[in-house]
Amino acid sequence: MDLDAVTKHSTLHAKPNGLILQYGTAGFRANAEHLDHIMYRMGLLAVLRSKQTKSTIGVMVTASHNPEEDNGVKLIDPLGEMLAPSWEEHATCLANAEEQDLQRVLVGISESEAVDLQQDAFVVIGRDTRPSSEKFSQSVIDGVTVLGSQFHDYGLLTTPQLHYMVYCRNTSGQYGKATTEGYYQKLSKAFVALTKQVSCSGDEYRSLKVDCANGIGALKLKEMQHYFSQGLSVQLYNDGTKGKLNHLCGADFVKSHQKPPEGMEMKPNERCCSFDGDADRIVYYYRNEDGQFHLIDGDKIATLISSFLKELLLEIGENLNIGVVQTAYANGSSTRYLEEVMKVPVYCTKTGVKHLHHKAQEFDIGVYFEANGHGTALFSKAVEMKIKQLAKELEGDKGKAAKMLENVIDLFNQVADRRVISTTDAERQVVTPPGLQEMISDLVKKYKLSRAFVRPSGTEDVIRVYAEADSQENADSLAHEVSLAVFQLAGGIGERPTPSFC
Ligand SMILES: CC(=O)N[C@H]1[C@@H](OP(=O)(O)O)O[C@H](CO)[C@@H](O)[C@@H]1O
Ligand SMILES: [Mg+2]
Repeated sequence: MDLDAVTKHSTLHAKPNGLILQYGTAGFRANAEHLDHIMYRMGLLAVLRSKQTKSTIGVMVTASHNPEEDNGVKLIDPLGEMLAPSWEEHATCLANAEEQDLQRVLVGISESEAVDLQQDAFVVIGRDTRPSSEKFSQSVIDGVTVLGSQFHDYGLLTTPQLHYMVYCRNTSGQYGKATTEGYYQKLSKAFVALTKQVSCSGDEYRSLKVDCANGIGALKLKEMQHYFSQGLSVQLYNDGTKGKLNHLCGADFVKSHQKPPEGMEMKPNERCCSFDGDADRIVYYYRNEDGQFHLIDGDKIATLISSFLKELLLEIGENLNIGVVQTAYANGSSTRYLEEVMKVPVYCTKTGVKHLHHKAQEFDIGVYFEANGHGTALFSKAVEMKIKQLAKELEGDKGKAAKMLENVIDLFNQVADRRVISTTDAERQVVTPPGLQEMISDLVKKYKLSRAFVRPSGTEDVIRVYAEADSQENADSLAHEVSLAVFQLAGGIGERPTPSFC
């Protein structure tokens, strides 16, 4: 490690004095003005992680659903998963080291993780469409090259695409070809085959309106659409030619406002969906004949996928264990439906894909979704092999079901990707400040079928308040009361929360 070179280049990416940032729910996120040093340092860290794992590591420059002025960065581990928790801590230490401590912290990480500094390293980089992203990916590259590592800059990419590239490279292409073309081919082939297998009457021409949040999803879907045009025709909205990223559109907007994005006209029963800024979330929606808006969020997607998988497994007569993983944000009715009607075990983890993914890996088939539309289905290697075998051997309806499952496996991209308030029980109970949980529990008792919890966001400087109750009005009112309790006990600043705030 040429530590003098590290320090010399670091002066070009100087850390604002005293700035403390944390590797949160999905990497670092902040206003882009404060992030250049983080990018450089994450380039350095990616090299150490690559040397330690003797694998390719990914670095994605994005702030997902956050406003256009923000940016962020997350590291992708060898099998396409989120960065291991112990390395998240290293990331935070490295990000917060003052210039004079940088060398010491880098050496400390290498020593504590027994990194072989002679080992070759390889880092792949992707970025979203934010104005600051291109310059930031150059800062990442600066960190990568100063430690003598090789790299490949994929340029503009969605987050799931970069996860895929990392996984492909570390399995010598067994998972697929590590190019955007390889990604489009693999997923589209499985999708088109599956649509043929499940075709039902009146469905011969499927179409979908896609709100791309004015982000990277638009560019990549434009490239991809002709690969699957036999199975689906898509119309793109909010494709970035006019509007601002994530502004009045995108999955987060649609989910939290329960209404369509700006710029998309919806006729009754038209199928619509929204991505977020880095296209790793999707929510579906439609209007019924009476014009009522219906959202198919992550909770419903998880229910549909697990029912579909259960049906197929029943058909082929395989008794595999399926589990569904949710977070505290899952609507209580969806949990009840899965457990009581579908008889599928449901587990609750902390917010953030990394937690859900980890839990889902414990099952033969693990389906996980955050209510906001992040998620996938994971098949254990043994199950994947078995299904591939059955698809060859079985005939008739059983054979058809096994072939469908085989395509489902290929279709899911199975790679993973405020502090006064602390929580426990998968974030459903507040521990500090004292007294807050009691207040929330008392408020919840006032409403029927109600739940409420609060937690510090890991991507924005806010406390998130969640509430559900038997009617919209009651849920709003409970949310307001809980936010007042938070404001009072957690030292809220600025204006007191008003009902419209919820
Ligand atoms: C309630 C909510 O939607 N939280 C989101 C949000 O995290 P916060 O820690 O709540 O800011 O961004 C994460 C990354 O996109 C996503 O995984 C998570 O589900
Ligand atoms: Mg995202």
